[in-house]
Amino acid sequence: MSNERIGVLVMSYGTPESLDGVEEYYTHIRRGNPPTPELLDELKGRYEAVVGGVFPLRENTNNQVAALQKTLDAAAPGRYVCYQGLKHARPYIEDGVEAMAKDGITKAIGIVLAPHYSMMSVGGYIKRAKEKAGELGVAMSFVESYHLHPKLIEALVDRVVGKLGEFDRSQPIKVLFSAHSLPERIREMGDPYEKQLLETSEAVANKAGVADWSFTWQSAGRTHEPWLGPDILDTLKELADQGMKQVLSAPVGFVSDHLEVLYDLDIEAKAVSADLDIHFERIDMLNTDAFYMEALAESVVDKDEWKA
Ligand SMILES: CC1=C(CCC(=O)O)c2cc3nc(cc4[nH]c(cc5[nH]c(cc1n2)c(C)c5CCC(=O)O)c(CCC(=O)O)c4C)C(CCC(=O)O)=C3C
Ligand SMILES: [Fe+2]
Repeated sequence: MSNERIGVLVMSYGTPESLDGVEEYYTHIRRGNPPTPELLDELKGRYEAVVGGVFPLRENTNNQVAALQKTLDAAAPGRYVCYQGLKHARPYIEDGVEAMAKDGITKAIGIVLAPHYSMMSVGGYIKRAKEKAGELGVAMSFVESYHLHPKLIEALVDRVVGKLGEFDRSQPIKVLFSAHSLPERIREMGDPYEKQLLETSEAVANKAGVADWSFTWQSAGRTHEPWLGPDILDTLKELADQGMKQVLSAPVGFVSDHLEVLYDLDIEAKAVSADLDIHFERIDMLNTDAFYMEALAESVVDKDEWKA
């Protein structure tokens, strides 16, 4: 058993520091193409609508990284050191790898704060970390997904069961699992994203004893190519047509309170539901849930090929 320290690069989407940073952030998401003034105003408007220009994802990611560090310390005192690396904001993924190298770390494990693998999401995070680690001589291995980790499922089941208690149980309730849509072309690429999302949804529904559920997409990008559907807003209309009056939203593709949840679900989907006479609630996000932190920590330790 060596007392070598292993770096843990914890990667997440990233959010701007403030409203002034939205343009730079959006330009980064668009691979260096600045958004039109209309697109920029629209995105700023969504951030403002949520919490008057506060960006909860930043604090949530900070808290998740700190909680993961604590959980890893309890499991293997002194072995793992967490670093943050964000996809579209500072500290960027490359900054995180550089910080590890500066601290003399030569072996590291990468994990993303998103449970499901897609070449267009997690695959992109990993590619960037690998490239920088190669340049700097850091050996890295990666957790690609943890969408069926029993503790992740348990954490989600708790949230579904807890929220169902706020509905009229004598009437039908539809549980709507959802995740960030991606361009339809991921299907031709044989991407595991959809399958993994359905597996998580099914596992949670089964354990929670939910028979009436379906999966739908949300938050499709503002581009011209087709994105995976149906979108949650269309699904809600369809459910209303069928006479459904109660919907529990379970956005299992996300792990934190952020724009896609606080705006797209809590403001937009909730307003559409109200128009359709549907009672709409959402499960609490995982944030620093202890089971979620253990799922992350165990996934990291499993990937530690250097342990004695
Ligand atoms: C798969 C996936 C996840 C889940 C997995 C993961 O977490 O990685 C995710 C999460 C998130 N997406 C977020 C924000 C945004 N995503 C955008 C645009 C896009 N997302 C995409 C994919 C994903 N996104 C894609 C393919 C695009 C099109 C541009 C491109 O090809 O890359 C845009 C641009 C405007 C718009 O299109 O809405 C914004 C503002 C925030 C942070 C919110 C906050 O700040 O609180 C979070 C957590
Ligand atoms: Fe996104």
